[in-house]
Amino acid sequence: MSEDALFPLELVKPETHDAGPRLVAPGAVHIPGWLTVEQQRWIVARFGEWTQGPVPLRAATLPGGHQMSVRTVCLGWHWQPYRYTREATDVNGRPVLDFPDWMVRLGRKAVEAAYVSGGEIDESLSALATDYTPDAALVNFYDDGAAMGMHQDKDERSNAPVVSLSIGETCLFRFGNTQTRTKPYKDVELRSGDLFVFGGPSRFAYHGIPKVFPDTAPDGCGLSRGRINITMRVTGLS
Ligand SMILES: O=C(O)CCC(=O)C(=O)O
Ligand SMILES: [Fe+2]
Repeated sequence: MSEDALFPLELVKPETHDAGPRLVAPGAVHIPGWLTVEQQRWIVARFGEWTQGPVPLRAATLPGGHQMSVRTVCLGWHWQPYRYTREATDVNGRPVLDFPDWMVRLGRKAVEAAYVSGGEIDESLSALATDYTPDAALVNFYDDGAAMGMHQDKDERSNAPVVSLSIGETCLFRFGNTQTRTKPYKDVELRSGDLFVFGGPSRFAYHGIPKVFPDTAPDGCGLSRGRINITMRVTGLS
């Protein structure tokens, strides 16, 4: 099936029409079941291609020497702690794959869904959807007890929203505040197909993944075990 057919101008998703957007914090919107199962499966197939691309999945090593349990492959720009580069200089030095056009369109739809058509209706946030153009994606893979500690996404030189998509096993997503990596925070379950957008006043909120629940990937999502998370960002780099 073609990209245009899978991600048409108007997303028609009768099976998820009742799963409404939820405001988690100002500027932070969770839309359960946003991707159809067919879209999830198609993205999982692309994930298989990305991981066979120039740069393999890798677990980043933090400056203190600690290796992350999550493995990541990047599109557009390569993220390494704590900067973006065009070449994966901490892996094999090769340039990362281009950021796909379909993902730009999907990212824009996501921000519209969160801030314009159904989520948080707020003029300053709605404006963020107009020409949202993500240029980097971190595609994270969680398996075997992988988790991600509380952190801010702050290596971008832009305060444009972050768009997060989840496929596969359900996880616990801890969404905190912009001041500390501790309480107050809200715990949200992100399931296969869910969209989470955080921007505006929540753009620099601490967040993390304390836990992924094994054996919870739904039939048909394309992944029998593990969890894929795509976070799209605007780097502000050129
Ligand atoms: O896996 C997730 O849902 C979050 C990933 C994340 O926070 C990141 O890649 O910066
Ligand atoms: Fe993050």
